[in-house]
Order: sequence, then structure tokens, then C-alpha cells
Amino acid sequence: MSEQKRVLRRRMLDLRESLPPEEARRESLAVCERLVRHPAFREGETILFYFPFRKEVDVRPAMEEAWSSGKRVGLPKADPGTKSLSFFSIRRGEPLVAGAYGIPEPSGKASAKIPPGAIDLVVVPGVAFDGRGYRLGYGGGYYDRFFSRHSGPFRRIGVAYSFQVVPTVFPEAHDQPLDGLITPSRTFSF
Ligand SMILES: Nc1nc2c(c(=O)[nH]1)N(C=O)[C@@H](CNc1ccc(C(=O)N[C@@H](CCC(=O)O)C(=O)O)cc1)CN2
Ligand SMILES: Nc1ncnc2c1ncn2[C@@H]1O[C@H](COP(=O)(O)OP(=O)(O)OP(=O)(O)O)[C@@H](O)[C@H]1O
Repeated sequence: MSEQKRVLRRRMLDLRESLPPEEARRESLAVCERLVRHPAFREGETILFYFPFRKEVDVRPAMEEAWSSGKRVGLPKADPGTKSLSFFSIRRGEPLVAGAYGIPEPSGKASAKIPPGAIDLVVVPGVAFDGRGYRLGYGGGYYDRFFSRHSGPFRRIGVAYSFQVVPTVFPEAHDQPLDGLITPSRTFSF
């Protein structure tokens, strides 16, 4: 993987770590307000989120809104062996279990598995994003693999703190672009 990506990832993770908690909270709330007003959210019946860890944008207020509006809420489960993701629906208050990387995940009951064809919207986490819809993640290639295997009909919308939008994330051939990006002050469509 490119050295440029590695350097950018390190720098962006350090910046995120030093983000004051009050600012992280305020920006996360502003992102959630925009997200729940987005047509893909309003019209979506099955929406995939992520469980925020290491100071990622906290999308839990938008998950609450999805449950309140009767939508199906899904979270990823990572398989580090195959570097693949599967998504399982979870109810409000349902306990999660620490998975690979220590991220809280659904327990993985087969009956809760969400078939990719039933997904309307994927809310995508990231370490940095550019103005063309490319994203930099933790380097596992999990979302890239998921999107290259399952290309739709769902929409892919990234969520970012303002500082996470950068001029370029040095995309490579395997990088799968997003359809949209939401920051505290802007909603981009690609
Ligand atoms: N909240 C959240 N959940 C998510 C993701 C995410 O980005 N955010 N993922 C999105 O993919 C998947 C998990 N992917 C991850 C990939 C790598 C590392 C990680 O800690 N990597 C180490 C390097 C480890 C190694 O290379 O062996 C590191 O960054 O220090 C964490 C999560 C599924 N769940
Ligand atoms: N569709 C794919 N099929 C096979 N390998 C892939 C695919 N997408 C990415 N990879 C591999 O995964 C590795 C990590 O990719 P990359 O650095 O772009 O991950 P990332 O976007 O930062 O991570 P993530 O998607 O997990 O947040 C790369 O070595 C890449 O070759």
C-alpha cells in the first residue's frame, strides 16, 4: 500500500485523537442532523451504520432516529480471516459483543443477517475523505471489498468531521468511491 496513504492515515488519526471532546460531540450532532434529513435516510428502510470507536463521528443519534421511525438498523461484523464484512440487524438496547479489533458488534444470529440486496443506505466511516468521493479507512480494505462485491442498489454515504476532508486520499484502483459525504457544514453528492 502506498506510503502516502500510510502517512496521511497516521496524521489524520493523530488529529482525530487530539480533537477536543466538546468539538467531537458538536460536530457529530451536526452531521447526524444533516444525515437524518438526507433523502436516502428518509426514504431508506434498511440502513447500515457502524458502532463508533476511537473517536469516530458518533452516529448513534442517527441510529436512534432510525429506530424511532421504524427502520431496520444494521451494524457490521468484521471477519479478519477473510477481511470481509457482514451486516446484522440490531434492536434498540440489544447487547453487542466485542469483536475483532475490540469493536462492539452484533452477536451474529443467522436470522438477523441482512442480505445485501435489502440494504438501502450504508453510512460509511473513514479516517479521511476527498472532494471526489474517495475515502481512506483503517487499511483493512473491508468496505472496499464489500462494495466491490455488492454494488447496490444501496447508496454509500460517508460521514466526516470538517478536518477529515482533505485535497486527496491518494486513491488506488481498488478504492470504491462514495455517492455522498456529510460533514457538519456540507452535504456533498458525487
Ligand atoms: N466503527 C467502525 N467499525 C468498523 C469499521 C470501521 O472503520 N469503524 N470497519 C471498517 O473497515 C471494520 C473494521 N475494520 C478495522 C480495520 C482495522 C483496524 C485496526 O485497528 N487496524 C490496526 C492495524 C492492524 C493490522 O494491520 O493488523 C490499526 O489501525 O492500528 C480496526 C478496524 C468493521 N467495523
Ligand atoms: N475489492 C478488493 N479485493 C481484494 N483486495 C482488496 C479490495 N479492496 C481493497 N483490497 C486490499 O485491501 C488493502 C487495504 O486497502 P485500503 O488501504 O484501500 O483500505 P481502507 O479503505 O483504508 O480500509 P477499510 O475499507 O477497511 O476502511 C489493500 O492492500 C488492498 O489491496
